[in-house]
Amino acid sequence: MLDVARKPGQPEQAPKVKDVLNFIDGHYLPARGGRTFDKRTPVDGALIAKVAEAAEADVDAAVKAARAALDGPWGKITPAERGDLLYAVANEINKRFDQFLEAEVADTGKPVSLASHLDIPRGAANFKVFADTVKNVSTEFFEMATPDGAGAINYAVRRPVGVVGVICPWNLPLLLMTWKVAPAMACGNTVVVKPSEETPQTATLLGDVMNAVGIPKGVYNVVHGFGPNSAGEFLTRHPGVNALTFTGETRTGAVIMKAAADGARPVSLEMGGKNPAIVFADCDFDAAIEGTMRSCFANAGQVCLGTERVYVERPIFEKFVAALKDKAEKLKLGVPEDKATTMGPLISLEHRNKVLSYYAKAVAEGATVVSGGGIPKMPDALKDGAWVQPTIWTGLADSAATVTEEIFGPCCHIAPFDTEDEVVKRANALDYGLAAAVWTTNLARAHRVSSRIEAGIVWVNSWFLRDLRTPFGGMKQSGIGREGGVHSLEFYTELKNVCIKL
Ligand SMILES: NC(=O)c1ccc[n+]([C@@H]2O[C@H](COP(=O)([O-])OP(=O)(O)OC[C@H]3O[C@@H](n4cnc5c(N)ncnc54)[C@H](O)[C@@H]3O)[C@@H](O)[C@H]2O)c1
Ligand SMILES: N/C(=C\C=C\C=O)C(=O)O
Repeated sequence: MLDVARKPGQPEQAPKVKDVLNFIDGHYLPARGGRTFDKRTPVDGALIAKVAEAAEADVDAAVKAARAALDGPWGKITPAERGDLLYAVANEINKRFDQFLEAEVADTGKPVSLASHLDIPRGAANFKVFADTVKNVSTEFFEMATPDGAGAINYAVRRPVGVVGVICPWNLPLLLMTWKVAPAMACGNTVVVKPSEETPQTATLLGDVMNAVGIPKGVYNVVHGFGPNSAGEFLTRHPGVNALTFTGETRTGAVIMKAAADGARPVSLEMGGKNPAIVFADCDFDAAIEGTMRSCFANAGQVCLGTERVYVERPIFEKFVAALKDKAEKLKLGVPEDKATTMGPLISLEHRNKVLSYYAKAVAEGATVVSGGGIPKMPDALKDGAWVQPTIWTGLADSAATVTEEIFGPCCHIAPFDTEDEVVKRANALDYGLAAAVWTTNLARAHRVSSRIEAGIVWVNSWFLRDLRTPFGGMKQSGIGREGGVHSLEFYTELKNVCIKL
């Protein structure tokens, strides 16, 4: 297990500063020109890594290695053989569980209890679900009549799109990177991954796993850096990239879509959200509170599917606000290794400044601060960490920036509503449409409201319950495309029809 020598709140010996390298054609390499950037832990601001910032020539080498791998053994094996290799990747991640756990926690500061139950297990599970998908999926076949009476047959085959650029965010680093890499590889593609500059370690570790299980060199590549005028932009503009899959902010997605337009490359975009939770008076109250606590505050609110707008039917509004306040004030902010910790820091001081700017904006817009709203008192050893208080507001108009703009922190605004039509209209009022949670014990209402909500994913009496075979993605400004199960094949393969004259 992890070294838990550090007692909660006690200063840790200065961590060993790691060199995090690019992974190109099966080798760990420094950046050409030797550029690096610092990675600091958000727990206390200590420097934990010097990361190789890929030069444009490094990205070019990675794309060329990925292209070459397509023409090698990787391009000749069957889907079933690829599936077996991806299962081996999943098993090797599980064998190295603590190493991935330590790296993910170091980069993000998230509680060990969270990363060990979500991030790392899903990193392995993503490879298994898509290995199973490609092993079991069928295509289509049509017999047709022809004028000469001999007839013809048609069958469809799936072929890889080629080299896929994968650009990932920092909130669930291994989970969200493998959510794209696994289907891309399962479909026979090769990948060049650009992890977030905030969370470089687990994507880098995965390179060693690929080598260990025998994935051919060049199939999986990792280049580190930032967005504009760095590895992110170099990758999206590289003519050797056949498709781009992106997870991140909506405005970044739009920039990447523009870059992909050169050369008419397809994009899959998983973007921002401002997700509603709708709580009816007939709900299972304790379940609604527990579920809304998770959807608002899990991962310090840094989950795209998370709730930042809560609508509660008026008869239980006051009771709900009081209960959520009580639970939120029981969250334990602390070091990741402490089993008692239930909320970690935000990813960085920069992101904390963004979240705190909304905490201030909420007050300026006239919000009632039910709980939180600032920086918590932390032990001296942690004072340089990116800590914020879990925060609850009421009293704002639906038009307030706090209620319409994505904050991506541990905060939510709670508003009362009176009718189903009213709350559906309010929930659908934004340009986002990623996820929603509906809490009711009325079966007809559950189906009726879920059908009317404009979101790619609606949970009823649950949140973040994930069957990986289901379609996943956002509507409106929250995404383009659906991934998950067979839906991923639509993006990661070219479907070809072969017509044979008999
Ligand atoms: N819909 C989903 O499934 C989903 C999942 C997780 C996070 N998100 C969203 O991601 C955001 C938080 O993540 P973030 O802050 O890392 O997002 P971000 O858009 O700032 O960065 C995401 C990635 O894009 C890269 N990037 C930035 N500018 C680029 C450019 N011009 N060209 C190429 N690459 C570029 C970044 O380096 C990073 O790797 C939130 O908006 C959240 O809602 C969405
Ligand atoms: N894409 C997924 C989760 C996204 C979480 C956003 O922060 C998933 O569960 O597959």
